[in-house]
Amino acid sequence: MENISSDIENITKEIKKEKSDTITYKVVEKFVSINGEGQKAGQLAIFIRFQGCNLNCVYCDTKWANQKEAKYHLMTAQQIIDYIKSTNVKNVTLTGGEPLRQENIMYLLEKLSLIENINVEIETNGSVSIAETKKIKNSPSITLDYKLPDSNMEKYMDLSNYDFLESKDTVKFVCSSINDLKKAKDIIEKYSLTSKCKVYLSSVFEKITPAEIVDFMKEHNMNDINLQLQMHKYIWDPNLKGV
Ligand SMILES: C[S@@+](CC[C@H](N)C(=O)[O-])C[C@H]1O[C@@H](n2cnc3c(N)ncnc32)[C@H](O)[C@@H]1O
Ligand SMILES: Nc1nc2[nH]cc(C(=O)O)c2c(=O)[nH]1
Ligand code: SF4
Ligand SMILES: [Mg+2]
Repeated sequence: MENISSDIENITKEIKKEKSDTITYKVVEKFVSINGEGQKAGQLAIFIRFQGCNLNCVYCDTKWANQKEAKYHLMTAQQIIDYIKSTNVKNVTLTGGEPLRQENIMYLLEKLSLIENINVEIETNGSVSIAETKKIKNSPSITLDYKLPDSNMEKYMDLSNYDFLESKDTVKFVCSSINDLKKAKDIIEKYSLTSKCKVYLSSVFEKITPAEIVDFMKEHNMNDINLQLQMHKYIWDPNLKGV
């Protein structure tokens, strides 16, 4: 009997391994840099960028990654984990494209949640539900965009996401104009975002100056909100990939 049960156990392990080997993710680039955005800005981070997006923001700086014909590597969760471990860097940013639209992404998130001493963050566009991610013990922190009017994608925002926000999460408003800033202010107030999570205002590179954002913040007494510049675009050529 003992032999039979250990045989069954081995077969089950084998089936599970085969299943995990067949789940792959479309990775268009992976690299280590300093995080130029978010709560870990300025710290070393590993970036895993997934192919494909369900939105098409006017200002998107990674349109190349969204194309169907973008060159990608198929990686299993284990290969992604091996890469992460090989770097000795503890911050991991999953981005894209839209990471939460990657097939079987929950499987990868669950695997990553089991690794000790890493911080996983997901950059997501605000149109996809984050509810499932919150069921994971040690869930990744979420940086959730609210796509403002000038992005042309505002109508796709899933506002039910705000019921799931925690203090480790961030809502980010990428602004192109004063009109965008006004809308950001309305949404921040309507959903009491500063009491739920971190709130960032960022500028679309070369569309609005950081000084204009600061002036708007001063004029409207916007406390508990961070101005966020994409640091990597000041350090390197703003069009450079892999930094
Ligand atoms: C390329 S997106 C990928 C993740 C996800 N699709 C999203 O939109 O959050 C990563 C972050 O870069 C921001 N971003 C994209 N293009 C930008 C630009 N031209 N200027 C400033 N931020 C930009 C997005 O708003 C998002 O916060
Ligand atoms: N250095 C650097 N930091 C980043 N933070 C978020 C990024 C993204 O594209 O999601 C990004 C990026 O592309 N590069
Ligand atoms: S949602 Fe993100 S990746 Fe998709 S088009 Fe907008 S900025 Fe680009
Ligand atoms: Mg980027």
